[in-house]
Amino acid sequence: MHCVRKVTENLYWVGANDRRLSLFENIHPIPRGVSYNSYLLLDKQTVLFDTVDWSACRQFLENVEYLLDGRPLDYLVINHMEPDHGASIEEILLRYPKTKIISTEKAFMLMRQFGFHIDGRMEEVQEGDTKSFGKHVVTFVSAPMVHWPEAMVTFDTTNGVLFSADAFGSFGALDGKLFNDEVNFDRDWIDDARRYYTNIVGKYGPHVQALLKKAGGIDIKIICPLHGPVWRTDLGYFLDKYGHWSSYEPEEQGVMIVYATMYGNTESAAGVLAAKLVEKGMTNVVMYDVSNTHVSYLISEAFRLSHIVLASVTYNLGIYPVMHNFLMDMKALNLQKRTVAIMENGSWACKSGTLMREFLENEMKDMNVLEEKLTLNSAMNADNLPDMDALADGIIASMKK
Ligand SMILES: Cc1cc2nc3c(=O)[nH]c(=O)nc-3n(C[C@H](O)[C@H](O)[C@H](O)COP(=O)(O)O)c2cc1C
Repeated sequence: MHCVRKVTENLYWVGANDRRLSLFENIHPIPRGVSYNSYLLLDKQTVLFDTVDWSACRQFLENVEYLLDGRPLDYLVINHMEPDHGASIEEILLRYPKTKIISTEKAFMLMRQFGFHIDGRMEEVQEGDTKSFGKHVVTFVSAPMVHWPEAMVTFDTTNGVLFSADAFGSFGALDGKLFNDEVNFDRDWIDDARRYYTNIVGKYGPHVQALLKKAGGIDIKIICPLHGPVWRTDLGYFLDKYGHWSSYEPEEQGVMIVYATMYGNTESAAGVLAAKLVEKGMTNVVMYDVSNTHVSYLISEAFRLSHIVLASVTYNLGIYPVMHNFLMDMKALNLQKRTVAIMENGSWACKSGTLMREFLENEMKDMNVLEEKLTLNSAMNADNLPDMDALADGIIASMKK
């Protein structure tokens, strides 16, 4: 059965949800599912903006067929051909033999690489090209590396709709509620939106900044992303979040304590630090066990907060492997501009603190590692209290600067 929503005059959401997939990109958990958004414009000509993942294709085809109501599909605009959006392109071409695909040269190259049969169906566009579909005139704007090199966004100058590809997307299936003003975004969606952005696009902050600069020059009224809610109110709220994330500026003053422990002693010390920080007035403190928190959540929190405490046992003269993985992920996603405090633990040759400091200072950009450090020999005891106090004071002092 078709399931569509009207976005605005002549424009409809024809996407679908997937609540069965457990790992997005086979790596990031999505307990709330995900939506694959596609949009159909019924103008003098009919235009479909992007397609959906193969898992959602059947629902998507029913939606398109219902709204076309016997009309041919004239154009398929592909803003982003990554398979979670482009997998159904060929099915559309087979069902609608007159449809022409509008996209970038790189997107066509990638479609051929993925084995799509698109010859004779391509209409290539470049930055700044415009096209009229009747009443609606659109402009194509390149958006390289947001989040693949072929990406573009399309702006409908007639109604102010921006088809933003992967930008402004979020994990989470749509429970019938399409628009940001139909959900409590700040309560129910922001964490998944941040986790989506930081893990999927986080590495490409400068490219997102370039796109935001271009977006600043146009009068956007509605943002139609390829995942998650459509934005038609309070656009400034989400643009502000994107400004922070893409410039690697923290959203909030606060401390995330990430600890690596085998027998619980490092965890216990991390708890003491958390209590001391709260007693000193910093209540925005969160603690995570690196071994049982998926790294995508840790990355999201690291982008949100200004301060990170890394507390790790020594493991075979190295950093605990799961903690090392978190460090590698932060580096891979270009996280920077954070203040970091270190706690280390070892029973005979404690190395993890020195190694974590070296990683932060030599492998990552603009990380301020505090001089104060706590070294534990197996378990915390009363002798460690002065260093623990100094560490907590150092964190608080660095916030006042
Ligand atoms: C496989 C393994 C390797 C370890 N390697 C080291 C090491 O190289 N140097 C060291 O000082 N302690 C080493 N340890 C000891 C742990 O670091 C120590 O027991 C830990 O600091 C206790 O803290 P926890 O209770 O938070 O796990 C190792 C322990 C294990 C199980």
